[in-house]
Amino acid sequence: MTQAKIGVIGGSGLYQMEGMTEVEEVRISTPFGDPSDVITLGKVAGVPMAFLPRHGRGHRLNPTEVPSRANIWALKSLGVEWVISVSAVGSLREDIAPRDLVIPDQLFDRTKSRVNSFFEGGVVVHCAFAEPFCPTLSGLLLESARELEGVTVHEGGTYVCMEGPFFSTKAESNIYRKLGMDVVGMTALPEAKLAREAELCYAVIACATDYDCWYESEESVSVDLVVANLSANVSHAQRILASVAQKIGTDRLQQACACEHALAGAIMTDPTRIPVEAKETYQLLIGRYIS
Ligand SMILES: CSC[C@H]1O[C@H](OP(=O)(O)O)[C@H](O)[C@@H]1O
Ligand SMILES: Nc1ncnc2[nH]cnc12
Repeated sequence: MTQAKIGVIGGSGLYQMEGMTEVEEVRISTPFGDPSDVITLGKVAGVPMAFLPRHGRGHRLNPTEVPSRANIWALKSLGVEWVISVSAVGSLREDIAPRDLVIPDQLFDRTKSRVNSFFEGGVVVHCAFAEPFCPTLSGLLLESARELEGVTVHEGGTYVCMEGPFFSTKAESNIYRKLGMDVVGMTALPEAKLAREAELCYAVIACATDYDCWYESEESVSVDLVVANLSANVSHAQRILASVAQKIGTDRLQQACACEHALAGAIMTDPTRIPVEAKETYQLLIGRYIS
């Protein structure tokens, strides 16, 4: 099957990659069920890329329903090494205005109903997650975003991931602000954790669409407001993707990040005690550590 080293998970408003050529759609099944939709393989700026709309085409899956394990597994099985998430977020800071871009460097987990590891059934893995996003990929996103004229880009920031699908109460929004969070969204987790377990480089282009509901003099978040601000952001995100595709090196071993070796030393279970079925299931992720 065709392989791509770069995978893009499109969030709200991004359901297809404009300008992708040599397009081929692939339907993939995984040990964790089906991904959100078919994966589109093709080339962006001449570079092979795999594209998956997180909520499915037509936005059919709410944040809790997004099959993140299947999505990350499917991308890994296609040979993807770099995953770029494009995500709509609410701003928790006055200086992050709607339509600004943020490349977050931290995550805070406020989800409640999500499975956040691939590993179960006799395999126990504890990955480091102090730095939840790949610094190399985040750096490339930042560099490419800064090349866009007329776009304000913020370097770093904490993305608080809430469960949804409801938006926050004012009390929650204000508490997030007091705790020093910068943007709020519903989807970076467990995606970032699963990408780490799959030893993929993962980073987010967060597109601010609203001031959530804390800013008394501004309109509170609503689907209409998000959609109105997203269309401008989505075209910026697509230009960043084309630019980053050309910058990504062919050899991950030359990168400074440790994403490619995230499972080294993280598998607690004695390999001789891992059930045969689990060894088979997890071959794609841990085959090289347990054989
Ligand atoms: C349509 S607003 C709420 C929705 O948008 C964001 O999704 P994504 O991260 O996939 O762009 C947010 O996390 C919510 O799922
Ligand atoms: N205010 C908000 N809260 C959660 N997710 C969002 N996505 C876009 N805006 C959001």
